[in-house]
Amino acid sequence: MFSVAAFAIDRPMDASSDLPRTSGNAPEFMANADPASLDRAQLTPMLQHYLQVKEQHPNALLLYRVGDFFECFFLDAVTVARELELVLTSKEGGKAIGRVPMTGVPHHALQRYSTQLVEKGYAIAVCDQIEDAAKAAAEKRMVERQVTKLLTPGTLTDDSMLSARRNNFLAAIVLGASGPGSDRSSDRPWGLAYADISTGEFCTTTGKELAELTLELMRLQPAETLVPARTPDVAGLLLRPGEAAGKIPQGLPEELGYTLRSPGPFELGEAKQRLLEQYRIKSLEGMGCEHLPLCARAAGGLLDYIQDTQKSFQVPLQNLRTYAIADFLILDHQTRRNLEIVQTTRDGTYHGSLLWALDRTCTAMGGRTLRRWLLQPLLTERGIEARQTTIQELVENATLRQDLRQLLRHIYDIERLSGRAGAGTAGARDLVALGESLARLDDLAELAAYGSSPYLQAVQSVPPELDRLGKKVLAHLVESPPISVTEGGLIREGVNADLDQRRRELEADRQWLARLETTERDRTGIAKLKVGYTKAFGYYISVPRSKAALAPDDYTRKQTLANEERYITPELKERETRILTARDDLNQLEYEVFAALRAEVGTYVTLIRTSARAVSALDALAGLADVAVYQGYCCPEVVAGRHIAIAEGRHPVVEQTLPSGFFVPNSTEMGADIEANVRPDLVVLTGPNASGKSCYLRQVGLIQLLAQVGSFVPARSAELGICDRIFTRVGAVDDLATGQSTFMVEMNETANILNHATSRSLVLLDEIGRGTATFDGLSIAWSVAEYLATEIRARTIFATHYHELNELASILTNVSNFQVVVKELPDRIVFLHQVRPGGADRSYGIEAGRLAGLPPSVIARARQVMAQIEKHSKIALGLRKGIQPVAPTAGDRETASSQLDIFE
Ligand SMILES: Nc1ncnc2c1ncn2[C@@H]1O[C@H](COP(=O)(O)OP(=O)(O)OP(=O)(O)O)[C@@H](O)[C@H]1O
Repeated sequence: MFSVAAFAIDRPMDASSDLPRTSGNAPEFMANADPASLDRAQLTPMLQHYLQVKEQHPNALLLYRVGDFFECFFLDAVTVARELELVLTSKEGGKAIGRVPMTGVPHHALQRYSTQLVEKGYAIAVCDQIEDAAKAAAEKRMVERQVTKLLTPGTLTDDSMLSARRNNFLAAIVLGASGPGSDRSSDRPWGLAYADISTGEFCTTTGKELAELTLELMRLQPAETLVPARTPDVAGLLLRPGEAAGKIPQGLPEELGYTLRSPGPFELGEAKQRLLEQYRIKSLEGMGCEHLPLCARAAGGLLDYIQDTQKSFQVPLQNLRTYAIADFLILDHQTRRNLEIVQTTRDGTYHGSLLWALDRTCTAMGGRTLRRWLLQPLLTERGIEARQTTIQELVENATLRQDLRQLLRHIYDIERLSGRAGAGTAGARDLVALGESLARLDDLAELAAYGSSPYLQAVQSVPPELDRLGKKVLAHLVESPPISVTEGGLIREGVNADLDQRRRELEADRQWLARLETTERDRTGIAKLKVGYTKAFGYYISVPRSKAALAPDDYTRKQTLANEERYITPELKERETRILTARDDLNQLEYEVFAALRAEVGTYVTLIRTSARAVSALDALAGLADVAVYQGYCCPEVVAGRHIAIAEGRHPVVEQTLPSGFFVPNSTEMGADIEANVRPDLVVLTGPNASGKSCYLRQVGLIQLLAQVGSFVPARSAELGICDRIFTRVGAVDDLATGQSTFMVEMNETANILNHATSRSLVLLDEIGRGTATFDGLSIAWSVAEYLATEIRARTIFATHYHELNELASILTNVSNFQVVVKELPDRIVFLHQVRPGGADRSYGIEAGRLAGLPPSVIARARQVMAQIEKHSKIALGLRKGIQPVAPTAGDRETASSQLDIFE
């Protein structure tokens, strides 16, 4: 019905300056696109009402029900047509106005189209007809309409609009004033609250630097972030991803979508009051934020928005949880991206990410949990061990693991289902799924009793209330109820005596009707007598015209057709009225019984979600155990020290993309105990292009990360000290969006690392200083490596093509050289992907150029130039002040002598 949009104009919704010009080829109705320029009194009554509703939701696209369509007018029509690629057409706006822009979607496709719009960052107000249009037409008035749904990216609860395996977060931010002595604009206290209203998760945290806030926001990737507006005129404005520049406080990530809110609800008094009322408590002490005003303000402001958008629906939120960013291993945005934790760097897909390689969960809840764990690894040995011992038990007990996983497959998303029950939006199918899942919890508990590890223990007992509730739901609702909850067919026999009685009466009337044809044929002797039904007349008795004389006296003629006469009888009409009203009453009663059951389920939402959390954690661990078994992972020993000892480690993703046995394992030994200096803190890793440097570097990062998630790791054995942060810097690309060059991106990222890394951090650097002149680059690379090895003593792997960096090992005892070795054959090099001690003495860059097909004369000349450079370069490098020279080892001396030196 709809085809490609007629217009492509920019963001016409809220700014008249964005209006398309009506000259040229634009149709005339575009002149009426902006309602502000029209005389409202001249518009048709329906369009006047449309604008009245629109005024209440100026920042949402208004979808307005007209018959079988949801229609949009004026500027919203232009936006919707463009975004959904629909035809932009027009509708009569009133005699003095002419036609106005219009577009629309069929009412049954509302869900699909509104999902698309919300995914693009828009808010949608759905204005539906709330009475029978025929009734309004009969009374010659406009049908009554009302906004029944307000959809914004962060407040979705409909299953079809949500991704099952990831949370949909709504965040709220409050910034405090910069400290008096602070001269850095980034030093600014902040409070962050976030909630997933579909699962009820509700958390808050606070910090002192905007960089930390960005870090947390990028971890959460909120679908919508609320910020108090600076001026009232912008309150309510919805800024889609990329539109925030200049409109939100400086320092916040502009790639997210924001909604500016009026500041009132974020004021401490109002915000705190709202929280206290929500949880019916007297102080926020128990939630951990009584003395964190920025947290309380953000959380209160967020709550206000939820109440505002959810209208009559009560969103059941879990207790607000206050946490500190430093409670978890910190991964900045670059690191999450470079380690490809939940999506690949190249094309942003799930396939090829760490999550892809590890996610063998059986439930959507388990999938969300694993995702959260990978993005927020632990810092405490206790937490890590609890997960490890559960995995260990499930690895050792294959039968238990398989049985558990088999059972978990039958457990639906009770975290979200119970939320919908609590909000009063769950359908009968939702409740049946919930009931079936609750009924399985007992079986799960029974199975888990075969184990003794912490996460198995957590599901070993099911609260008796939940068991009863599950059974009750299944006993009340039929096995496969219809989608609609108002058209009957939901409740089983024997649940409600009144319902059963009415059903029996209805059935008796139906049977009477079914027998009527036979009884009347017998009574009248008319063999061709029939009983029929039309919408206009209801039930009737049909007699062929030739037999009309035989019609008994109690027959009243209602209609004469060519070949038949149609009659009614008083009894038929009475039964008919009874059947029709009984059916409506029955449906209503069924709905009431259903709604009462749903409300009852809703009161158990907290308890259900507590069980859901235990189930999802177990699911995540059973999946990790499965990976451990099938991929041959080992249980790492996680210790308090600084060392990283990995024997025959593998890259968890790359190994799954290669045929079995093709991945070459490599070991790693790093992290001197500061006094003992046994293992290097910094490894300079050299090797030709494509030899496997990046892969090795990431492999170490991923193994460390997995160990802190509590997972087993792809290695023969591993002993790993707990890290506070993992940093990565990997060959940057130009950041065109912010206009930064490759080199500036690289320097910013490096500065961030040097300013935040500690001796407990793991730093993975893949090429530093490549985006500038060789001398500059090499100098910076040297200086950065030296600083990391001496000042910070972070465990660092520094992959580089600057072989000159191998010199460092001859000066500093906590630096070692490693190389990824290749085998040289006369006509090619063979990649062995083996990491061995010592530095590579040549880069094979010219060789790579030759293989790529550079003309022989270019290759020959390059060799000549190289020889000259080598001849004329000599070293004259002093040590950084305060660093003691250290005698090089024999191996280092040997490597150093073959190095190219360009320092004069
Ligand atoms: N240990 C390994 N076993 C098997 N294959 C490997 C191994 N390490 C790397 N590879 C393969 O080699 C390819 C190149 O590896 P990688 O990108 O790490 O090279 P590199 O040395 O970092 O190259 P460059 O210097 O050009 O960035 C990888 O895509 C992977 O398929």
